[in-house]
Amino acid sequence: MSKKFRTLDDVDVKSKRVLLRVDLNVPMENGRVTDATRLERVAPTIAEIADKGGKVILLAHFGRPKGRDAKDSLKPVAEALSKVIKKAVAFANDCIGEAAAKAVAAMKDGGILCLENTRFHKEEEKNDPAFVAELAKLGDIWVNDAFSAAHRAHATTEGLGHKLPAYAGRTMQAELDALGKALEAPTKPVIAIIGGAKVSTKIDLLENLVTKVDALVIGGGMANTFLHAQGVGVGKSLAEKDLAATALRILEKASTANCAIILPVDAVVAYHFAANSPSHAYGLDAIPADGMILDVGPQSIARIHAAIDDAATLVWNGPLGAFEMTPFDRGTVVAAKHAAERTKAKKLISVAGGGDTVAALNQAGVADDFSYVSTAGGAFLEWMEGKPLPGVEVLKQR
Ligand SMILES: Nc1ncnc2c1ncn2[C@@H]1O[C@H](COP(=O)(O)OP(=O)(O)OP(=O)(O)O)[C@@H](O)[C@H]1O
Ligand SMILES: O=C(O)[C@H](O)COP(=O)(O)O
Repeated sequence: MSKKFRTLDDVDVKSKRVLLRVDLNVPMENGRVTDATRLERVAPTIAEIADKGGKVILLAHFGRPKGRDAKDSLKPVAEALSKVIKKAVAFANDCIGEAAAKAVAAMKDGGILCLENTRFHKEEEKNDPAFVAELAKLGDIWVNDAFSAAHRAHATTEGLGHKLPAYAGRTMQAELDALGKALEAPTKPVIAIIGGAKVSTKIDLLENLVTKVDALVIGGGMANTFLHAQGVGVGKSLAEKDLAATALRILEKASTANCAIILPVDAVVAYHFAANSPSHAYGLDAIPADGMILDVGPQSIARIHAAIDDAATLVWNGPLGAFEMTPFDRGTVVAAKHAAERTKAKKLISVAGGGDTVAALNQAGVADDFSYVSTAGGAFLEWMEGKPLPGVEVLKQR
């Protein structure tokens, strides 16, 4: 990778207060981290700064809280991180103000402190200058290691880079390097699989993506939104019905760009959003009005297999169903295993990304068989589109 920004090689961190932006937005269930990949990936940056005698002050968001909300506290994540990095991680219950200032003042060289969820302050997402100034008081330099949040121009992902000397962390470097190698000039045909639940924040990205890939498989909550737009009754499924016009526009654009769209032709439907709740596969003309689509059906899986077989490069973000609950993990697991087999047979270059997507690949036991697994979901898609990522751009300016 040509060197476009300063890294940890360019700064002596000894005794410095390092505001380290990481992505601790990990999948959790009942207060337990269910996939530690994002924690494992930031471990080398934390260890390097601590070992060099810097004071590591972790900044991160968790979930999408509207104000302070105990269920989105980073405390259990900080505890999980401590286990992963095998070092003590202190915790302050606010990211600004007295609690944060006191905790930072108490730090010794090489110490690690995690500040509470930055999104407990609405000013974080607004990139509010006064909030940025408050945060900046806590540090001497800012290191951005959150590639997976770099598509957000928030106070801790972008704003701080204008206020303090800014550096890229090791995960940021590694992600950009690996994605560049795998996807800057991808071997065609290229197929994208997009699923998951973040429909409103990702659907716009598909408009550009269809001009860059040869085929697009749509699954998960995203597919329900498209099916609804096409007039399919999706019952009580997760779908953003007000985005129907956007979905139709994307289908039209795909057709003009010669991008094949592979939407589900059948679906696994249940009546409760719970593991092992009774379910049945239905054709699209028969989805029960009181049911929820929780996975793609068997015929859809066969089509997805065929589409993967036709591709030389695969990019994947978002599970095809509610994979956290059996048996609704089936579509995602079976497709992931198929892509892994093709990759092992050297017939496919496979790149996947996203907090839950990585968790799903780990659950399928195939994460190590993919060509590259990024921690980033939305950021990865925007990078794919060629969009400048604010959290990366700001690093280049200084
Ligand atoms: N049909 C469905 N109904 C309800 N939830 C679904 C369905 N399909 C997928 N999901 C949910 O989508 C979630 C993951 O979506 P998301 O868009 O957050 O992906 P991601 O890989 O975590 O990407 P990012 O890193 O951008 O968040 C999972 O929790 C999964 O249960
Ligand atoms: O999980 C992610 O993709 C990142 O942490 C960004 O989260 P966000 O979509 O809530 O901004």
